[in-house]
Amino acid sequence: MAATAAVSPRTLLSSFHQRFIFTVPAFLNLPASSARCNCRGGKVRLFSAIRCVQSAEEISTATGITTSVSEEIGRRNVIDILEERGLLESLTSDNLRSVSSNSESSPLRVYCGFDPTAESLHLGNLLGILVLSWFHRCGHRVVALIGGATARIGDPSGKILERPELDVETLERNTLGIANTVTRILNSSNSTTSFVVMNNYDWWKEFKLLDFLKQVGRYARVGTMVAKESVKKRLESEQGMSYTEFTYQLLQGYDFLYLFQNHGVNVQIGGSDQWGNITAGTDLIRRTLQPKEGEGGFGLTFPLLLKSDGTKFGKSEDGAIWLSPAMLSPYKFYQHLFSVPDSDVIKFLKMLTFLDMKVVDEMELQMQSPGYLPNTAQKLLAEEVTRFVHGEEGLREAIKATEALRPGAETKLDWKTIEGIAEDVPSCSMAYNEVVNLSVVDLSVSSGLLESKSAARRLMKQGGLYLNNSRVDEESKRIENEDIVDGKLLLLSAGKKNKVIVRIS
Ligand SMILES: Nc1ncnc2c1ncn2[C@@H]1O[C@H](COP(=O)(O)OP(=O)(O)OP(=O)(O)O)[C@@H](O)[C@H]1O
Ligand SMILES: N[C@@H](Cc1ccc(O)cc1)C(=O)O
Repeated sequence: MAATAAVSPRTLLSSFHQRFIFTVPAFLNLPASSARCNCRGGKVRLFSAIRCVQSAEEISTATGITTSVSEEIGRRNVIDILEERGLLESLTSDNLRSVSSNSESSPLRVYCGFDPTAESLHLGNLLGILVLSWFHRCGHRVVALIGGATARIGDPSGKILERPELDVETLERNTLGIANTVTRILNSSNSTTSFVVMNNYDWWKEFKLLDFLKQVGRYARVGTMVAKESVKKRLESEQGMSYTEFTYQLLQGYDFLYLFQNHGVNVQIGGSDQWGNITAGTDLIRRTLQPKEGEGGFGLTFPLLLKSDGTKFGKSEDGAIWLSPAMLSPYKFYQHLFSVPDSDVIKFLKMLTFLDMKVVDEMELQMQSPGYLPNTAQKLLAEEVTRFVHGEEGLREAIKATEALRPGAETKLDWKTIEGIAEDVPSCSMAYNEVVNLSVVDLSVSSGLLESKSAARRLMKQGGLYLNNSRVDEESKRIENEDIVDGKLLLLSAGKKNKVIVRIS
């Protein structure tokens, strides 16, 4: 991801094409063993059916709960699984249950679209990746579609105001960022994972207005378009709606038609706010191709992931929970999940992890029993989701930082770990000569950690003042050269939560 900063967006786009636009005929026709794509420089198998295997050892280490591995998942109906885990809101037709039951002989082809309106996806968007992954684990084939074209229009769904127009450079950078994120996550969930990432700009860039009006516009009913929730709400607002955003549903609708006709994609999934756009696609397929009953396109929506205050996880003012490690470190990502309230944690274990439901049910029981160690369920949630999003290495990094940054921890701090929390912790800069030989009491005040020397002395007596996570007991303690972590910084903590980083300039 860091590489994105150094190259121009033009280079990015061409590298995007090289890395992510796979040979799609392989998706359609070739057997899994011969269909290959080049991904992250390595050869990735396309569409081999995989089984959901969750290491029982991992689960029992984390929870103390002994579990059996969920071997039957590959044979189960994906719709039943999604329903049981709270990941099913609506289906365009109940026939999807029967057509999804035979993944071995007739796997479904399922897509979910993501508009590149930011450089990374966030925790709310993860639901789309998770649902795709469930289809995949049950033997179906999946496509992640990046909306390089649709992001130029702006999806009005759930938005009170018109979306700001994005410049081409930003769009291209975002497209690459999101493709990277989706690829990394779907790759890391299982080494044999195979999937396709496409960009709808590829078919929209050549589409002429007259052809669009003939092939799409002619089949769209204005009455139906105006009745969509995303349009109705906006027409009632003072600002109204531009013609551009009004046409968004037809673009997403045509994407489904295009993928259906050209790549056999027969299911589109999305959050519940996508219902209007998804049905625009199933309607268009029905009107233009008039398929037989059960052979058209299907739509499936999942509920929005909500915080305990009822607002959705998104790009909100108090900061999104980004999936890209360049925008949010695995440590902070882990901490967000660790902080989920007890009232939500079981729901999130069902929705955001692949843990066997028996494990989740057992955890729910344990939470109500007197011997339950607080936050055990949160720890399991944070570990599972961080592993899925950031891989084993990201999880290791997150656990290491969590442990190291706990006051009183034995783990030796290094500057990288401290830098990992730098964004969330106030910091100040001081010259080496100013710091060395200064008393910890004085430093607590000059760094802004505490208001007065008397407060620092009081806290020290109560055992709450820490230098680099080691408790400071002696009032006479002065900063020595050896206290400066890797010659770069110091971490001062007042209790568990208040910290300050002192950078040596
Ligand atoms: N909290 C959420 N839970 C489930 N799905 C979500 C959530 N937030 C977004 N999505 C889904 O992610 C896709 C992208 O949505 P959208 O572009 O509106 O992103 P967003 O980041 O939520 O926007 P914003 O935060 O600006 O409102 C849609 O399919 C939407 O349903
Ligand atoms: N409309 C979806 C993205 C999307 C774009 C194109 C599609 O074909 C499907 C979905 C969103 O808001 O994120």
